[in-house]
Amino acid sequence: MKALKLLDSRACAVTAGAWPDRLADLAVAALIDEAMLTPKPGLVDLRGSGAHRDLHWLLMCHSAHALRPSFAAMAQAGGDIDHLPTLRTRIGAIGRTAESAMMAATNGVNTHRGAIWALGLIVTAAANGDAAPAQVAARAGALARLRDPGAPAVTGNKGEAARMTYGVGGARGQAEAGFPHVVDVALPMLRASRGRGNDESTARIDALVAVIASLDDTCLLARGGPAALSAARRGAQAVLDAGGTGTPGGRRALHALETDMLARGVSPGGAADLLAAALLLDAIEQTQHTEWQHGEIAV
Ligand SMILES: CC(C)(COP(=O)(O)OP(=O)(O)OC[C@H]1O[C@@H](n2cnc3c(N)ncnc32)[C@H](O[C@H]2O[C@H](COP(=O)(O)OP(=O)(O)OP(=O)(O)O)[C@@H](O)[C@H]2O)[C@@H]1O)[C@@H](O)C(=O)NCCC(=O)NCCS
Ligand SMILES: Nc1ncnc2[nH]cnc12
Repeated sequence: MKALKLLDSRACAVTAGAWPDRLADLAVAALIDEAMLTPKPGLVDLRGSGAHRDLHWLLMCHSAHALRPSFAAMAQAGGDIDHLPTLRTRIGAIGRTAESAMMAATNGVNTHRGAIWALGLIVTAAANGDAAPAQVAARAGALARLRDPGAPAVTGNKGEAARMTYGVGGARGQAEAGFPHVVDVALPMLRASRGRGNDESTARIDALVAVIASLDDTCLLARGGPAALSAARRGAQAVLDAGGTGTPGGRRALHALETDMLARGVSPGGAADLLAAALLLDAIEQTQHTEWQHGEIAV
């Protein structure tokens, strides 16, 4: 197993296999934090199911926990396998196992298919010790661009149909581009909002809203077509224009966005996944920084 790059020339406590497990814990925590973040427009949160009929926050948390072994296996593979095409094949197989584990845990409800994809690529990419979000996301993008020989040619998923009908990149395009909505939109907004003195929940909701404002979210497209996608983007932009959800005007605009999403029966599930991805990258960076300072990082 490789040592973390951070530790190359320094002596630290070393516990074999600990970093993949830590990455899996951080991925599960990011999914749970996203599910419980409240209020979110049209999405599952602590108040209820949003625009969904088959989802609730406890199911989302249960699903997140069921994914832990798969995230750990992907991170382990990311640390063990240097050859990227081999690694891509390996994590594709683990990703499909993760989808089966999700379906088994939720009795067939799609809680986290997009999140398995995004967070799976990120834990794999972070396993070699990179902590800077842009570097991890770039490596995840390089992996996503590789062909997965085990992938079915056609999945029949709603996202795939929306991508073909509307010519958008969706979850696949976002990953192949190195997660621009995570690195260039969500993370800067998370930090800017914290910097304005907002509490952590407000900063996270601001980051979510910033993603909704410009993402081609196939979850919105599949349920409500281009009209729903435009409405969500417009509504989210109004929140940002009002100064974000830390302001009275921003909270009013968020309420209006939520009312519109519920009336249309649509939800920005792709943006929620990317918020979780941003929380994960943020946590990876903070964990390495903190644990390095305390000499606790393991390889
Ligand atoms: C590459 C895959 C992600 C497949 O993607 P594809 O686009 O072909 O199809 P879907 O699986 O349908 O869509 C992907 C989900 O990704 C989220 N998403 C949407 N837009 C974006 C975007 N622009 N950027 C990032 N992510 C995006 C979204 O997921 C969330 O919504 C889901 C809930 O939606 P809902 O409508 O309620 O549920 P459905 O079951 O679809 O409908 P109902 O029956 O309930 O009405 C929820 O999952 C959220 O996560 C999209 O839905 C990938 O699956 C793949 O190829 N996997 C293979 C394994 C692999 O290679 N893994 C690699 C290692 S990880
Ligand atoms: N909070 C949430 N609500 C609905 N769909 C989601 N997909 C990922 N997170 C979600």
